[in-house]
Amino acid sequence: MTTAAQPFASTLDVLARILPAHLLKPRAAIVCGSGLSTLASSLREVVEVPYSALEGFGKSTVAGHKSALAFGLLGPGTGVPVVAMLGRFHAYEGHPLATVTYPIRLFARLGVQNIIITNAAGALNPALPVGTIVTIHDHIALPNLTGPLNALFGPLRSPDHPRFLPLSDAYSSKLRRLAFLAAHRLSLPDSALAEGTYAWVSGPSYETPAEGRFLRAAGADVVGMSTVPEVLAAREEGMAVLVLSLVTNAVVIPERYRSIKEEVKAELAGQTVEQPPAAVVSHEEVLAVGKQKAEVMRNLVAQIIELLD
Ligand SMILES: O=P(O)(O)O[C@@H]1C[C@H](O)[C@@H](CO)O1
Ligand code: HPA
Repeated sequence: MTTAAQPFASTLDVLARILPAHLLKPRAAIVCGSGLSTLASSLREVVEVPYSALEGFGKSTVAGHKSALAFGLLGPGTGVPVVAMLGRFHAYEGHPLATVTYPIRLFARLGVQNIIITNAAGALNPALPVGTIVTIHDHIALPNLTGPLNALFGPLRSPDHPRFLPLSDAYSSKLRRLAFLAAHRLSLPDSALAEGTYAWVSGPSYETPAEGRFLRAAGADVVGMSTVPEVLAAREEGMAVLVLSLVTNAVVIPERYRSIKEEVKAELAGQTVEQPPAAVVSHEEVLAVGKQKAEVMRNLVAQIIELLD
């Protein structure tokens, strides 16, 4: 559950002592999803701050996530100061939601107004092949609808924070426009960047085929285990949010279950039955696609930040 007392003053103090003044006021923040921590490799004058030096931060325990913030400059000329979270916290790792969202709330206190949150996700929509980047325009968060996994549970944070946060405009249309303009500037093919709805599941188990079918029927295009708590915190703090999901695998939703009953009957009748092996998703596959697509994601994020006014 989210608690009101968090050590922002102490964390800000540490950062103020470590960072040069021109990096201390980032214009944008980037959250790197699974396998996407190289998104920050185009930063210049980088200062990496390990999470272990920052009170309020946890430790990323998932492969493909580093435990550090990277502050630096992005883009031509003097560059735009940005901060990147090289690894995120997931609720399924055992982190309280207050820890999952702490860095986001810290970014707001550093003056960040625009946040680009990336993630790896499974495609529920068959029109989204592996490798597609999806600009998220809405979400379905089953854990939010029923209770204590809503990142905004807890006492009102301050009189300036909304008690009842509207989410009809959670995903900034201005930033989504910039994403498509950036893709155009980079001459990406039309199919490289799509639009869709993200379903948040708590994880860490992947979906069963029936759960995949359920989420698809509910209107989701991709499914993942992160991002939504960060979006809620960012919106509560008044930031504009862009979410880019990289499709790393297809969630297999068979039209029809393979019938073991029919198979046994056929075998007993002396027929041989050949069944294709079932596709099984793995985190290694997720990381491999992240690695393959890291450069295009990095260029896209950099171009979007360049387009910010
Ligand atoms: O942190 P993200 O959402 O990018 O990571 C995804 C969701 C799970 O943490 C993991 C599953 O492979 O990848
Ligand atoms: N399901 C949930 N989370 C994911 C997936 C998936 O198929 N792929 C990457 N993150």
